[in-house]
Amino acid sequence: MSVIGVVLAGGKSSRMGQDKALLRLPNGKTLLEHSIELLNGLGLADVVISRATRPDKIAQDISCIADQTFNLGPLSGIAAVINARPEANALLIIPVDLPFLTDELLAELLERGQNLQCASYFCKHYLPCYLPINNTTTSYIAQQLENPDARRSVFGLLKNANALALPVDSNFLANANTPEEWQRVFRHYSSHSFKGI
Ligand SMILES: Nc1nc2c(ncn2[C@@H]2O[C@H](COP(=O)(O)OP(=O)(O)OP(=O)(O)O)[C@@H](O)[C@H]2O)c(=O)[nH]1
Repeated sequence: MSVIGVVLAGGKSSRMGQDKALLRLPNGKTLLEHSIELLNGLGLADVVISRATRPDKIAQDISCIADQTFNLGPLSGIAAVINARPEANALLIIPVDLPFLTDELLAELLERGQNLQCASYFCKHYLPCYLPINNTTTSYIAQQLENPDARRSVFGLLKNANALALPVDSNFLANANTPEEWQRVFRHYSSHSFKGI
């Protein structure tokens, strides 16, 4: 079975005022590097970045897959990855802005999805998630991207795929959308108050 890890990093970061993917944690790694490392540790068939441009200084040798439709949110990035990787059976998708996400949580998600069961930690953005690639998911995404009135939410995608909702301590999925939230995350990260660091 071919499962591909995806870091969603194609958003506008308008609330942050600068590219979230390139924010640097106290350990010196950018959020993007941190996310890639987590996925690389899982032994997946491949790991890709969902984003228009590859950051100059990224250390890892990794493919960047650009959205084919613009300003339509994460579903657009997911659609582009599915198109670019026709051999994939499923995607393990994480957003770039989860500094406290752990490899244990991702490994559990992967395990729960192994029978091609859609699964997610139902918390805030409904990501990370394990998304099987089948008619149910691809037709839902296509229909959402084509319909100008559609909400195009990750929640809608997961609900349509009858996703398993896995329990989680929401501290591990704390994210940062604004400079103030980033300061808070940075302070927590520095004080080593979470297992994920
Ligand atoms: N590929 C891709 N990823 C996206 C897109 N929009 C959001 N994302 C990613 O989805 C995750 C959640 O995005 P948000 O934080 O809600 O949106 P954002 O655009 O990054 O930030 P805001 O502009 O402040 O809303 C982040 O990892 C984003 O990088 C998109 O249009 N394409």
